[in-house]
Amino acid sequence: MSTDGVVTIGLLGCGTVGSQVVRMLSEHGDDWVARSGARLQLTGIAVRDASAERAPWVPRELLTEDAEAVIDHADIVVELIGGIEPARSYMLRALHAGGTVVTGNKALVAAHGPELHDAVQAGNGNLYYEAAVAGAIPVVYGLRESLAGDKITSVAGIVNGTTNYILDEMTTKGLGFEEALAAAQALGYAEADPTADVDGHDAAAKGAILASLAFHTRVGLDDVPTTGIRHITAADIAAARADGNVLKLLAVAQRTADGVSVQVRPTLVPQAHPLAAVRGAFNAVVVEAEAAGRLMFYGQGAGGAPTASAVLSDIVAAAGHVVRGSKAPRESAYAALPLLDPEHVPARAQVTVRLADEPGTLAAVAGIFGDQGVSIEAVRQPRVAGSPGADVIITTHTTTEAALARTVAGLEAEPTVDRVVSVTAVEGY
Ligand SMILES: NC(=O)C1=CN([C@@H]2O[C@H](COP(=O)(O)OP(=O)(O)OC[C@H]3O[C@@H](n4cnc5c(N)ncnc54)[C@H](O)[C@@H]3O)[C@@H](O)[C@H]2O)C=CC1
Ligand SMILES: N[C@@H](CC=O)C(=O)O
Ligand code: NA
Repeated sequence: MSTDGVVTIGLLGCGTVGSQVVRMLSEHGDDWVARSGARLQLTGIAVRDASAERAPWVPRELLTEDAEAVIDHADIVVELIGGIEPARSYMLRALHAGGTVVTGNKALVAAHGPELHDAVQAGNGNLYYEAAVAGAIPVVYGLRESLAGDKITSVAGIVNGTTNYILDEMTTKGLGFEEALAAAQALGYAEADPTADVDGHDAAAKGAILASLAFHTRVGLDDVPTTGIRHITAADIAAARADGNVLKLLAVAQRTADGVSVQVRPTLVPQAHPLAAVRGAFNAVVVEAEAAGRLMFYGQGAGGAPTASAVLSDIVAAAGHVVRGSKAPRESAYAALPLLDPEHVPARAQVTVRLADEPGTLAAVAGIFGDQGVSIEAVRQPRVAGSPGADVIITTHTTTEAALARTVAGLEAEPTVDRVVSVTAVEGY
């Protein structure tokens, strides 16, 4: 910080979120002074192409293609490029020099968290990433600080706006997958490469970050079994509705006596559950803590302005630390809990099997569940007009991932089972 109370800010990337950060920084300047104790001055904006057209409020004289110069002249580096490289090298450069980094880059934090946190330690710098999880929703702060005095047992959420928007458009308007994805991209929700959204990797990165914060344990991207929504059809959506459910892409992190687990997958949520009411690109995260009980965080998880709100909250906090010479909270990974193996990961599912419509077939199927110790909660056999066989929908009680996998293998090997049509997770295990 300079002697005249100015904290300098260098921005890397000026796209959907970065341009909104520039706008917000240029407005409400007196509020930022009052809240952080410093005048926040944007001193450089590193972009890939300085001659490209920009929003009218972006000061052209600050644009440069020299990111390292921006990093080396800023008290606070705001990384909004996305992806792994060069964002990783830029952040490490700032952190090793003892600087402060604010980022919205969940892919990088989830895949290289230990390296970044170690660089914070080594350089005695600061790292903030509120925008990396659930956009505007203050869930990083909530877990890291507000709930630091409690023991969190689970975190379950809709943490990807694009996929929630797509599933919602498919559910309420009957749109096809591609049509709904194009609309999500036009609204600025999707990542530059929407594969990360629709295949669940974006939600997996956020799930890993949430689990790391909630359980004080390093959980990485590779620790999160992930299934996206690309394969979801109008028929799946209709079947969920017929059963009184809504299909949502959930990230679920759990802590049991044996360890922790995180998964991302399309999940059937009862229509009365609060997560079922999360529409459009909104996100919601439900946290269960021993003393606090159930908490729900809800809000806009994507889009330029909502995400810039989270970035500004980190910038104001970071500037306050620069002014006072204090530090951001450090990584808390002391618990180092083991990852659960599939024999211990709690699971509940709805399994649809196509059977020959003959006496005894259902009993054989029920026996396969029983052999694996999987208890059945409900069985339904909807009429399938014109089909020679019967679709039987079996909902289990809570079991384990491994027992469920063995049950499905048993069903596939059973001669009276034509095929296993689908296996879908059910909320509430
Ligand atoms: N868009 C959203 O709703 C949200 C985005 N985020 C995260 O925020 C970050 C930024 O996202 P968006 O603004 O949506 O992306 P974007 O693609 O709109 O903007 C990124 C910008 O960085 C620029 N860029 C790329 N390589 C660069 C380089 N080497 N040097 C300088 N600039 C470079 C690109 O030209 C582009 O203008 C990502 O990490 C994303 O995951 C987080 C939450 C929500
Ligand atoms: N692409 C993401 C945006 C922010 O993380 C999403 O759709 O949620
Ligand atoms: Na957030």
